[in-house]
Amino acid sequence: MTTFVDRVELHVAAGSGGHGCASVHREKFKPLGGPDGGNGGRGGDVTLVVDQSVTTLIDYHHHPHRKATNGKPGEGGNRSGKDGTDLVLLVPDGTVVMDSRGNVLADLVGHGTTFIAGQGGRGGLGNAALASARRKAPGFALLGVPGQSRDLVLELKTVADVALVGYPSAGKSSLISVLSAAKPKIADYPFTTLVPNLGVVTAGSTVFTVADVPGLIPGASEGRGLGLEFLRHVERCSVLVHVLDTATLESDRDPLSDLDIIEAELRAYGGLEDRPRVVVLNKVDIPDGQDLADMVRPDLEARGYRVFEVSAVAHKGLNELSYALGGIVAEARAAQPVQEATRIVIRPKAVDDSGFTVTAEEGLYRVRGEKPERWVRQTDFANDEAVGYLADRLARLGVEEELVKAGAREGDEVVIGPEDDAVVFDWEPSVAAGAEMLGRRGEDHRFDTPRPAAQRRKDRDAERDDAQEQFEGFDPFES
Ligand SMILES: Nc1nc2c(ncn2[C@@H]2O[C@H](COP(=O)(O)OP(=O)(O)OP(=O)(O)O)[C@@H](O)[C@H]2O)c(=O)[nH]1
Ligand SMILES: [Mg+2]
Repeated sequence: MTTFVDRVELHVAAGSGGHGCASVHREKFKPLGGPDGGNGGRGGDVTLVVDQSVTTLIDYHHHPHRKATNGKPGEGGNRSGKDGTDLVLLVPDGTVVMDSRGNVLADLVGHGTTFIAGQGGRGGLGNAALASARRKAPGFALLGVPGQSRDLVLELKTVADVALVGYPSAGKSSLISVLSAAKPKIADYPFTTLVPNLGVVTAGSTVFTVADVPGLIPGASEGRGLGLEFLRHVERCSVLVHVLDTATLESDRDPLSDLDIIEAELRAYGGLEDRPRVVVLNKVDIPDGQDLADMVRPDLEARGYRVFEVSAVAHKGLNELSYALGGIVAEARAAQPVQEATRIVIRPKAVDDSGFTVTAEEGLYRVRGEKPERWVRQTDFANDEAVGYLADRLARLGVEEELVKAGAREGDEVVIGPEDDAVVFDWEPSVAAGAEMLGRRGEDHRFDTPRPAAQRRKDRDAERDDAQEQFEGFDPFES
């Protein structure tokens, strides 16, 4: 069976950052070389990019798992690891990106519009970059951060000016094929069209697109036939064209009741009330069809519709129809603000990464925040020095202070991260409360003269650590 592919689940995994390298420079007769471990490379992003030559999401239906490559680890001799390669996934114009709960993340309209679906992880700093006056030869490096993984749903809403709606076999695809250069599949059985066809029509100076969507039947809005699967496609159109079959062989159908049923389905779907409508009576090349068209025309006009009698097969009435549609489209465009949507890059909302929170929960203290959580992921817990560095960073950010304020005591359980992905510590405060007030042994503060050199060294260290954090926080995508 053919699957109607305008909605696919897509699982993206951005590349992870490469680990930083901890290495010490070695040279003959120079036993005490400095740290020379390079930084890990950045993981590749997964991006969705609108490309006009792509018309369906079918590729993603067949291959729903997409992964960008990881950054390479840093190496000795100050060699940085190579960045992972970004994975670019081409999607059709009008693709809507949602999370797995159905929340819309982005609406991709216009050739070149880009959405960062998964952000690659940062590479870890090598021990060369971590060296400071205080840590002359760090025996550790930072780990690369895992790439972002996300489950997405992509949905295609055809971006067309005109939508043809109607019963199966009314001749919608036939009409597109004669109005434009499109060559859709046409056959005399219902539901020939399973994915919308798109045609480009030129009427004088107006160029517009026409989409035909799979045939509608009673109950479509509740999911009968292809149901909602296709109604999505007409949401953006500025004109709806009812294609009515004047020559159907089904005895219980006629153009007026067909129209009522389709209108009822559109109403049940909702959101299309304000769209102008036009009626096309098709198949008037058949004598009975022409008679029926003559009969129903006054009724339709009395309801306020502009009515066009056409034959897709005999190419009758097509010029009038395309010029009339072109006129309505031009009017609708003039009434709308210009859509400037090309080459926009949509990023996931920037998180406020400066803050953190400490909350006392039952039997534990939980720390949440972009930085503390990332720092934990960057830490090699098998390495005491790395753990010490983490403790320093947390203290500098003020996490320890907040823990003290929240009532934490040495030995209490401290949890960093969300419930399902956290690291648990028995807390050992690195700075005993008040310790910084004490002078060196044997000194009395009351006789203190400031020790400028020591202070300068301390300031320089703090500056250097800030610079490292900034370097590490460097986001190549930020402008
Ligand atoms: N005689 C005649 N036959 C037509 C005309 N237009 C379409 N047909 C025939 O009607 C049948 C259905 O045409 P399609 O264009 O596939 O109809 P559709 O509305 O796209 O149908 P679905 O895709 O199933 O919803 C085909 O056998 C066409 O040849 C017409 O103007 N005159
Ligand atoms: Mg069709």
